[in-house]
Amino acid sequence: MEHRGVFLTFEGGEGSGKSTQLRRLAKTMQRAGRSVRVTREPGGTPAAEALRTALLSGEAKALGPLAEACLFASARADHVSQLIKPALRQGQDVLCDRFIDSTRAYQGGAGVSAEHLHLLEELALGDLKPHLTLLLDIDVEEGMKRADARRQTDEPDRFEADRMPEHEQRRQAFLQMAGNEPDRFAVIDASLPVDAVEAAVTAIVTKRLGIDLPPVGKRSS
Ligand SMILES: Nc1ncnc2c1ncn2[C@@H]1O[C@H](COP(=O)(O)OP(=O)(O)O)[C@@H](O)[C@H]1O
Ligand SMILES: Cc1cn([C@H]2C[C@H](O)[C@@H](COP(=O)(O)OP(=O)(O)O)O2)c(=O)[nH]c1=O
Repeated sequence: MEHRGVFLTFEGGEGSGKSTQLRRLAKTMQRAGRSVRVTREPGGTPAAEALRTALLSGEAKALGPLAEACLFASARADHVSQLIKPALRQGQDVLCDRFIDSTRAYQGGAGVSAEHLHLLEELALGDLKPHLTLLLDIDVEEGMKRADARRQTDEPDRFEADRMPEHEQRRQAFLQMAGNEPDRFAVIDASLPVDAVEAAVTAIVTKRLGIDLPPVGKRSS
């Protein structure tokens, strides 16, 4: 299948700044005259958003890690076939907040085998692969502080509520994935101020994908 747009994914722990940076990059790319589609996982299509509600509310916790991974993959299969692939085929760039690496880090960390994760990826993605994955890396306590400050409700979601060692294990898993696939990943120091992270993201996208982006001025998130 020919993909004409570029497919970019943002990964990292809770509160690392993925959504903030994704929004900013989308604006910058649009200013450069590109057609950009912003989306997220789990979610992106009506059916996948319905699965998201169940997955994050905690109802899915009783399922166990493999069944849960199947639900993430099910949401992803719909998202990929209904939104991501058609948009790329039409020449739109797709920026996605979390993707396969979150399943590897979270459900892999909960015990789903690499073999099963690979199988689920093959089923949901076919020949699709992100052109670039931006890993926003931050100390887990710092990320959780940001996530706590951002949250509108008192209750953390299903995964935010996990304990620090689990968050730390996910951080290490993300870093290991980046080390294993250096051509796809770029690791960004997400502890820096928002504008500095944005400048790093812009520079990497320009260099890795050969996309000419205008200089980033100061603006609010
Ligand atoms: N570099 C940064 N420095 C300080 N605060 C940040 C930074 N990036 C994002 N934030 C803030 O931290 C919170 C979480 O950011 P968000 O982009 O929603 O993270 P994520 O999508 O990774 O969970 C938000 O309130 C956001 O405004
Ligand atoms: C895409 C994906 C997300 N998740 C988790 C990670 C997040 O805790 C949650 C999505 O919540 P979200 O609010 O999008 O993440 P963040 O708090 O970083 O902005 O789902 C998985 O466990 N597996 C997956 O495959």
